[in-house]
Amino acid sequence: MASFTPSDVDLAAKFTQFLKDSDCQNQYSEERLRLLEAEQASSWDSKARLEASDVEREAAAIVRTIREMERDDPTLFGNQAGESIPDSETRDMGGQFLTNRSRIQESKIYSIAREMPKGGHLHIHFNSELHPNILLQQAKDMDTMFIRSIRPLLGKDDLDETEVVFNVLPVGTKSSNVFALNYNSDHGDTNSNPWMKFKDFCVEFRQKFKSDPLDWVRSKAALSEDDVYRQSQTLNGVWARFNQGTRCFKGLLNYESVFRWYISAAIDSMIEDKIMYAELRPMLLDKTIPSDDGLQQLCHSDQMNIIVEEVSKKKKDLEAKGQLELFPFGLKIIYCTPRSIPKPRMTTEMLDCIRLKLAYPDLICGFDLVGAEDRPNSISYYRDELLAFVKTCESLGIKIPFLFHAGETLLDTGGSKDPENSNLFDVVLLNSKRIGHGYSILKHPKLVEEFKKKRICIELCPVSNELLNLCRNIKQHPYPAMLQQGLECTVNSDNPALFSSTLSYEFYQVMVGSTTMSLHGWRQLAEWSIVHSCLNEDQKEEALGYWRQRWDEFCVWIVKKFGPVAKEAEV
Ligand SMILES: O=c1[nH]cnc2c1ncn2[C@@H]1O[C@H](CO)[C@@H](O)[C@H]1O
Repeated sequence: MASFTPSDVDLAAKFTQFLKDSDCQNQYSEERLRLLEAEQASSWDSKARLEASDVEREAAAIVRTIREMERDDPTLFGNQAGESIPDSETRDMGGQFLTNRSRIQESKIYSIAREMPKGGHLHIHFNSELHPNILLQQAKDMDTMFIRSIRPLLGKDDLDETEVVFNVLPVGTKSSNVFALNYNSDHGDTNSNPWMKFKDFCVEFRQKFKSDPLDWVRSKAALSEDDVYRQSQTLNGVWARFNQGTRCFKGLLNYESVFRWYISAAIDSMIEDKIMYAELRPMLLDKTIPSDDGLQQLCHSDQMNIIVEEVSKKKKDLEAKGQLELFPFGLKIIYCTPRSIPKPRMTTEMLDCIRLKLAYPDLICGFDLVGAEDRPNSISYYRDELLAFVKTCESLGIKIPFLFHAGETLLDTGGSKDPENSNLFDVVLLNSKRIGHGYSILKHPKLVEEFKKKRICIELCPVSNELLNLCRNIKQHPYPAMLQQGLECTVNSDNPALFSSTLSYEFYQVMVGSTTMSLHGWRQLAEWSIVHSCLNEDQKEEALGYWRQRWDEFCVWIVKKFGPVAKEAEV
């Protein structure tokens, strides 16, 4: 209880007097400024901010102005705060990626993201760099390309429900009929032949369903808006759908001529996306790919030889055009195997990886376990094998760093019911050089400290995390907090063909997903993609040199091209 009750007039007068207390107000403002400055000084991008040239600062201001202009622009997104319910054309900037994708293509920030020199691409699954279009165009005319469905395709429902895979088989292989009532898809049944020649399939599909078979296969490969965001979707459901997509892709590209062509086309597509180097992750549990006639099988060494040959051809082409700086270091390969296999199989996988490293020391650069993390096994399940792998490598004088997928989960229990099985503990103990995703790392403040001490880099895959239902949109993704905690990160597209994404889209997403992201942040992320790569120290220096030159040109380009637009927006 107050000791006395002032009159209304006295109360108002007192309040008015304190409203003019400039000492108190100034002190508050100073303290606020101190807090702001303290946060900015310790900010993850402060180095890039401090080192920024004048033109870089100007470019950063322009990018910020344009981003905020596009947030409100009714022709792009236009979601303004207010009581009236927006019309059906209104979108949120930084809302659902697949829903916004066509708007993003119209955006200036996206056109800037496309021009951005991105450094290295450190997390991309081998089969999903390129869109299925070209793969299907090639497959449809082959006499040796076969398709298998997990059920007969009798009606529309079957088209929706089935899964299809592809394989290259010798010309004489008997072709089955996927559209027949008695079609038996059972691979294991010796009386059944589940494969139908894809050429025949296309003809019959067109007749029966009066639509384009290639469009239908495309829809089976890439994830759709409905697959990702529909109300009844579940985490396991979207993963199962995603795994169907990866299996569908596999046979379309894993045969000799396309595998060879793919390396060169993948590099072209990376150069187009302003990427100067990449570490690709093939699934090497599969030991062979067929030759085009389906009569021979190419082993890992044959496949690695193709990669080495195609990379060196590409380098020669670039050199002849005086453009070697666009992709000077070629590719490296991260050996991937699933986390679902039994221990003896894991031992075989590790021995295969070591043998490949010994044969291709400059090509093989790491070892990774892949597959949904909410399913067995956790990394610690393979403790003995992983420790033996480290010791064996040491004894041979070779280095195969771990580049594990980890923390790509909301449950964070390593596929069990027990949080103590989180893979994030093991990646620290096993000295993982980088980890893929790391989405759940902020649940472990002690591990964050360890990551910082050991400089374990996190390969962010923002679109992947949204499409595999860890978050609903980029604004919900924890990357701004991860960066602000001092975790060093890179930006990656994981499975661009399945996610209808590219690295440019990913950089667009991180720019619009947080108001604290800026051109300076982009710069830091790109630099880390070189610093944390598996290139050697000399190559890193060289790469940073090329990259800085291109970055400076990029900043000048932004100012020249978008400066006038940003000025207009300000008045
Ligand atoms: O984001 C991911 N997390 C874990 N595993 C993945 C991810 N993306 C792809 N794969 C796995 O890598 C193999 C080759 O593409 C596939 O088995 C796929 O499931």
